Amino acid sequence: MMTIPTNGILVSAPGKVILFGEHAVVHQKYAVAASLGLRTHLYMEKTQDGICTLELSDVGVSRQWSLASFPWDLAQDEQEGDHPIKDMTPELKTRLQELAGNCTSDAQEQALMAFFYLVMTLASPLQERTGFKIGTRSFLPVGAGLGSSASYSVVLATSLLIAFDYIPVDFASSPEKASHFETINRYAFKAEQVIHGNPSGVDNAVAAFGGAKSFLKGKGFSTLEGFQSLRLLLTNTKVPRSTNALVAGVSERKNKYPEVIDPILTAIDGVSLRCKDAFLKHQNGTMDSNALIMELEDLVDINHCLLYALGVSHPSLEKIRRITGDYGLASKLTGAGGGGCAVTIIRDDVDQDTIANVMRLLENEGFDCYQTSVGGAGVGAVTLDAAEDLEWMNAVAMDSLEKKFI
Ligand SMILES: Nc1ncnc2c1ncn2[C@@H]1O[C@H](COP(=O)(O)OP(=O)(O)OP(=O)(O)O)[C@@H](O)[C@H]1O
Ligand SMILES: C[C@@](O)(CCO)CC(=O)[O-]
Ligand SMILES: [Mg+2]
Repeated sequence: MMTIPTNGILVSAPGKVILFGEHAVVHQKYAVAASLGLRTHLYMEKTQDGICTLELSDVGVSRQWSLASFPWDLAQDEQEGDHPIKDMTPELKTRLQELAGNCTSDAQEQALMAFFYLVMTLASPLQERTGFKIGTRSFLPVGAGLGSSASYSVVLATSLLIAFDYIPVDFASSPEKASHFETINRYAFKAEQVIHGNPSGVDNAVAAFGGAKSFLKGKGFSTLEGFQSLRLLLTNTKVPRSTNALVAGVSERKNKYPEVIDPILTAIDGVSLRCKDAFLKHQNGTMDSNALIMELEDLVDINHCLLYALGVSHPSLEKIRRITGDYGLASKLTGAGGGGCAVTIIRDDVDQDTIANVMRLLENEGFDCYQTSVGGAGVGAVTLDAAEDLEWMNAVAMDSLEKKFI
């Protein structure tokens, strides 16, 4: 039984797996993605001392600032319903980097910059007594293609929207639920912009809303009709990479060779649309389960090769394709690529022994394998008193978070 204080709240959001369409989605093409059973958890306690305490255990941050020390002189005058900060101007960026001080990794700096930016967007210099303690713990590998930045951005945006009274803790069951989810998604996207540079918004949409979605930048997402739970194997190469740099690399290639790269992006769009169509046909009975999974395997193969041509594969990802391919399984990189994770489709006829053999071979290469569910709930928040019965509650995470603060 956990001993937990009564004035704190818990927030939790999933990671995501992109089945089809990464990178192309940044350039106004369709992507298909689903939420993951692996989640980021956040604990928040409000205080009245004007101090914010931040414990980001996954990136080794344990720091405190007074809210008054934020560069409020750069805030615009507030109008009603308006926010003090709108854009991350170069001047604001420099001042926030100064506030961050010496970071020991890019991961720390990116995480802090997103945090500062959200605080300055949502807080007001007039709320000088408001303070809070925030701690996070994620079960997602950080920077590996499973949407750790989006999951972090969503829990952070949600907790700060609650701390500064924009949304209630029980936003998910309120009559204004739809607008609260939209608000969370909008601010999480701002944090993703700070971390990623030029995100499409698919990752934060899946982390906020959950489920399986098709997504088009600027148009938003729709539920993937007929999506049935797929058996997936996720393999983390542990090769570090940055989504920001990979997305910028594809844009450079597109600018240099538009007549070559544009058709590749259009082909990836076709892959995502075929996937959408296949689930729909399966739902209305014109495609059986066997044909559906075979089509998905073909699409996985085609999509990976197109991503390879965009320059975002890595020898470690090609190794995963070879090992799984030897067992007749199709894999592709997922997320930004360049290392990070691959996703393998596991057909219903693949027995547990085969999966165990494949996993052993992958682990012998030094990779981590995860078998996890997809398509579960999006962001949720509860007061600690109500937390124990929750499906997404993770006792290990909460235990480690509460110990930081008690
Ligand atoms: N649990 C976390 N705590 C603090 N910061 C985090 C956490 N998870 C992710 N981040 C921030 O997000 C950055 C990783 O983002 P990046 O987009 O490169 O990887 P990803 O989101 O895991 O992969 P992808 O975008 O391809 O799905 C980290 O460097 C860190 O700044
Ligand atoms: C590579 C990318 O398409 C997916 C990263 O998970 C970037 C984005 O959509 O923001
Ligand atoms: Mg990311």
